[in-house]
Amino acid sequence: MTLTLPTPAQPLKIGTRGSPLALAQAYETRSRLMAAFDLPEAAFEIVVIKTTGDKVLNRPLKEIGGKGLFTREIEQAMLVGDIDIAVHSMKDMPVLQPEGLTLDCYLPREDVRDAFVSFDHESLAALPEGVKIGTSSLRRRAQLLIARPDLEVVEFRGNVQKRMQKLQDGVAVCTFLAMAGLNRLGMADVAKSAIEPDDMLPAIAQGAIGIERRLDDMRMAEMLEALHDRETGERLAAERAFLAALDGSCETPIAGLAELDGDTLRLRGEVLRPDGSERIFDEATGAVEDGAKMGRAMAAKLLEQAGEGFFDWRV
Ligand SMILES: NCc1[nH]cc(CCC(=O)O)c1CC(=O)O
Repeated sequence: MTLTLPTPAQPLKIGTRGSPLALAQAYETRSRLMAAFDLPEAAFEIVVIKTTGDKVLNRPLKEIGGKGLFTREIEQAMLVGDIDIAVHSMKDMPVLQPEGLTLDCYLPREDVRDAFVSFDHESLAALPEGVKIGTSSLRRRAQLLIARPDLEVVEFRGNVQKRMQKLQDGVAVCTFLAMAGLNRLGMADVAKSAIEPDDMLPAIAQGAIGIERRLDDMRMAEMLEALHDRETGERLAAERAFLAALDGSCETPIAGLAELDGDTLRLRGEVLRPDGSERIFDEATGAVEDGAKMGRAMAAKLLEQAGEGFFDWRV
């Protein structure tokens, strides 16, 4: 079969949210496709789609709830053929795709660490007692409170500029962002330091971009195959199997990270209570091809250790 490549007259339509980070990720995808198939920029069209998560700005995300808050409208557009592919932060992706869609293409993963962002302090370890920290992430909140029960957490949403303004206004003394996002926005300099996974285990799939397509779109399957990063795929297979087996959603503080050393995969995972009163952690190593199995096994072990009641706060 010969591949019919997109042209300026029949461009490949890339669906994305309109945030600066989402656009940066869509541009990166476009650049990689241009390079892989020797195509001009005009052979692509970036289609910006507003999602529920973008529209509801005045409430904490965990209250709006529901899976696919940042993806539903984009997936709908793909199913009806308005776009050909969708570019996503894998961190925000539910583990299951809607019928008719598939996600099997990952770009090379960025820095997985969280960034410590502050005007006044150099690092998490250097934070004085009892200060206010800003985050809307249940995971970061729980992890911080486990290590530092003295800290006070205030709700922090919005883009990087808005968060920096809040820090300037003294709403909190520091906040946390994914290094990956800052790097992709060319804003790594707002990070005072990067937090090692030992101190703050990242969210599942943090730093990874995935490209979704229609399952029966063989042209896109072939084009995306050229972009897929195998190592990222192997790491996410383990992390997402762990998440799936925990039935995780954005209401559940779950963290996990798979790393590769040759053909050996090291998986770390944890579940926490949002108030930071309990943390259950596990670590395993195994063959890379067993990643998904390791993820499921670790989830089962953590669920057993957690016991009844641990997840009761789930809404
Ligand atoms: N939940 C929002 C979100 N989704 C992906 C990223 C960052 C980029 C990434 O992890 O790939 C962010 C912002 C943040 O956590 O700072």
